[in-house]
Amino acid sequence: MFQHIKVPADGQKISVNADFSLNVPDNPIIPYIEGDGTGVDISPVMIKVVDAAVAKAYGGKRKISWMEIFAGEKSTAVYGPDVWLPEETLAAVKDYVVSIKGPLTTPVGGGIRSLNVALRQQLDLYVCLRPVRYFTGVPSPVKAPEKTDMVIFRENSEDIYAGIEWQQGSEGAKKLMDFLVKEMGVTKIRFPETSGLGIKPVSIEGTERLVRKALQYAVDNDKPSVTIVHKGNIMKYTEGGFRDWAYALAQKEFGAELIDGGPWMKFNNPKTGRDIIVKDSIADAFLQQILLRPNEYSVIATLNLNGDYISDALAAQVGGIGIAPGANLSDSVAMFEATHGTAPKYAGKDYVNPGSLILSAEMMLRHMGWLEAADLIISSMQKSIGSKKVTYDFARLMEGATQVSCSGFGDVMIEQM
Ligand SMILES: NC(=O)C1=CN([C@@H]2O[C@H](COP(=O)(O)OP(=O)(O)OC[C@H]3O[C@@H](n4cnc5c(N)ncnc54)[C@H](OP(=O)(O)O)[C@@H]3O)[C@@H](O)[C@H]2O)C=CC1
Ligand SMILES: O=C(O)CCC(=O)C(=O)O
Ligand SMILES: [Mg+2]
Repeated sequence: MFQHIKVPADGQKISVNADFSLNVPDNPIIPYIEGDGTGVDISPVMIKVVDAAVAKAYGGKRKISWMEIFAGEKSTAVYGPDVWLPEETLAAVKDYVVSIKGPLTTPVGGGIRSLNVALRQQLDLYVCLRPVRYFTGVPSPVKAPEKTDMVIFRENSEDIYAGIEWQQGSEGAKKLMDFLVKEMGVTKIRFPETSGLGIKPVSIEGTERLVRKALQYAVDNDKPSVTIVHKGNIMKYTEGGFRDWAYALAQKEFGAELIDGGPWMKFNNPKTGRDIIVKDSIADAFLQQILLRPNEYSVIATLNLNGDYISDALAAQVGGIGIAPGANLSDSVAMFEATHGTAPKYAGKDYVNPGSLILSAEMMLRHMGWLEAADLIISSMQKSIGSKKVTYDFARLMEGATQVSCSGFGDVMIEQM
């Protein structure tokens, strides 16, 4: 029984089998978090577009029952001033298996810790899956944006992003500094009296479960390579460990063998007979390579913070963060969300591109096995961009475009179905 969540009377729960496959009823209940900032603009548009695609694809035989759940600013209004992430929200995301969320604000410096990260950590949604693809006609800063076709597997539960840190001057920072200097003999902290401190945990288990998903994705989707992106030359035992454990897993579980003495490896895709190359790239070099030679990269496996930077950089290459979708996944639970944030200056103005959240919903439909509705969203997105009726982000760079609002773009997509 929930305190504030109203369960729709006409829907059923999605359930998970022992092999992690889903049982999806024709009328599933899907929890959604509206989101802060522009969440109020994009979430209703996403719901309208998804409902239209499902209605068109299945002629009324299938229908989503949306169930609002709360996090962020709206949660504090519903549950009380300090309740940013209610227990029942976490329970609903877990219990209803598949959900979708708008962006949530995280203040810089002080204030609450990221609710987005808290959702991922508390539900152990260890994969952040962010596909990056080009839609013909989208304005891009690069000459050949169609060459960028990558899928990012970002580790979602570890790394410096976990937020284990102590503020400069705090009791905790002093205690940890004392331990490091006096007991561990650390001499390399340049200004020990005035440093804040953070911890970067990276484990074998965390690496292996992420890399296993990336390699399996390459097998299932006939991809030519998986690139491990890291900064292991500098952070040897965290990022370097990630690289070594990733290669070891490819060898151990996928039968990968060294190419010319290594470290690159290859293995034969049992489904297609084609080779899959497993390679690695140091993160700074990788960021210039994806601009200069994007067609050499396909599936990317990387740590949390690298994945955060790479997601936005690659999104820009195919036209920006207005059409950058994503998913947070555990073996059983899936929560879909856009790559972008709350873009506060545009909040409530019916202005921004709802494309990222709509494409996140497209990933959700595909995850549910509702392929016809998902395909309809992709084809409609392509036709809508082709019609040049687009939101400000594309209109400002596109010749001959008609600028439409956030909801206006949703209506264009529905017309194009
Ligand atoms: N998963 C999540 O919920 C995330 C939450 N955040 C949070 O969001 C807040 C704001 O972060 P910020 O760094 O400004 O990053 P944002 O991603 O919110 O915005 C940065 C810029 O990206 C562009 N943009 C964002 N959303 C859209 C959209 N829907 N359509 C078109 N363009 C868009 C805008 O560019 P322009 O100015 O050129 O128009 C905007 O100014 C922070 O509190 C941050 O922590 C950030 C990322 C993810
Ligand atoms: O949690 C946040 O506020 C930022 C998250 C983020 O940038 C991301 O997940 O890509
Ligand atoms: Mg980010």
